[in-house]
Amino acid sequence: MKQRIAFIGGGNMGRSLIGGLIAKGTDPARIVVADPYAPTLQSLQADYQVQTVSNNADAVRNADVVLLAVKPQTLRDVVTSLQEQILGTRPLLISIAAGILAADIQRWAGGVQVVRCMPNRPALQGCGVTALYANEQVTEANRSISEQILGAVGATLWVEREADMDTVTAISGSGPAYFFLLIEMLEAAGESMGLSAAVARKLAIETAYGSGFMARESSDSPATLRQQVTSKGGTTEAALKHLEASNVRAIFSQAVAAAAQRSAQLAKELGSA
Ligand SMILES: NC(=O)C1=CN([C@@H]2O[C@H](COP(=O)(O)OP(=O)(O)OC[C@H]3O[C@@H](n4cnc5c(N)ncnc54)[C@H](O)[C@@H]3O)[C@@H](O)[C@H]2O)C=CC1
Ligand SMILES: O=C(O)[C@@H]1CCC=N1
Repeated sequence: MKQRIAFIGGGNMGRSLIGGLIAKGTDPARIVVADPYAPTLQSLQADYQVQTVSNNADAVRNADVVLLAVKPQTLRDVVTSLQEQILGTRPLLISIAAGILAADIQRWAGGVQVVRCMPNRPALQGCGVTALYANEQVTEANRSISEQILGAVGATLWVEREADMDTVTAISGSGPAYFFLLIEMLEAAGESMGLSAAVARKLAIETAYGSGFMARESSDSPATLRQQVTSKGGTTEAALKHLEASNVRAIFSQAVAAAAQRSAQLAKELGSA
């Protein structure tokens, strides 16, 4: 990758993308990170040898791409305060903020091109997934650069309607937390039934990993794979009957809808939507 990338915000997600990019061979000299929190910068520098600065404008100065990785609530102030710098060099802006519309960011920045995307934390291990959205003003070249950057840390896909980003956020952006919760719950169940914490955790994690890997590699649907584990009159059936009777599908569907609604609400609270 030839572009010089400035990360504005080096928190959980900034770190995941930086770590993933460097693991996939991006030259650390091409990455600069700005964050007001000195320990964050120190640990990013120590772990990845990237350049770090405490001032956002300094990071943007020589960047081809500015990757906005601050909280949605901070984004407006951050972008507005960088407007002069951005209009000077006109970098491509890529936002990973939940909820915030591309047009709002574009307006706050003074009109440069903005690609909005939703990656997820497994980007750190190179196995994330990112949905990207760009309006008609974004050039093919900038679409391609965005896809290259996010594609270095996992799968990518484009959505045509920006409203779909709320659903994407609820599924794959927040999704790792749902799977971590499931791991936690399996671990707790194993422990409550007498396994050591270490054994219960190992069983839960390896099972999640194996199931995800298998679902990804197999040509069978997840439903078919589930049925293959479920012997008639057997143990899995006993567990799944209990889950279905507890309305787990409806509960999950409502939970994902709540996340999508929150994404849409963020756009209203913090932007012009
Ligand atoms: N955590 C996740 O799994 C995902 C988060 N996102 C999005 O990524 C963005 C960042 O989220 P996280 O990394 O989880 O948050 P975080 O709180 O871990 O990181 C935000 C970073 O921004 C820094 N910061 C605060 N004010 C700043 C300023 N004025 N200038 C520069 N940096 C500043 C903070 O010191 C912090 O290091 C959010 O907009 C979120 O919606 C998107 C996908 C997944
Ligand atoms: O919880 C959040 O708002 C962010 C966006 C997706 C994952 N984390």
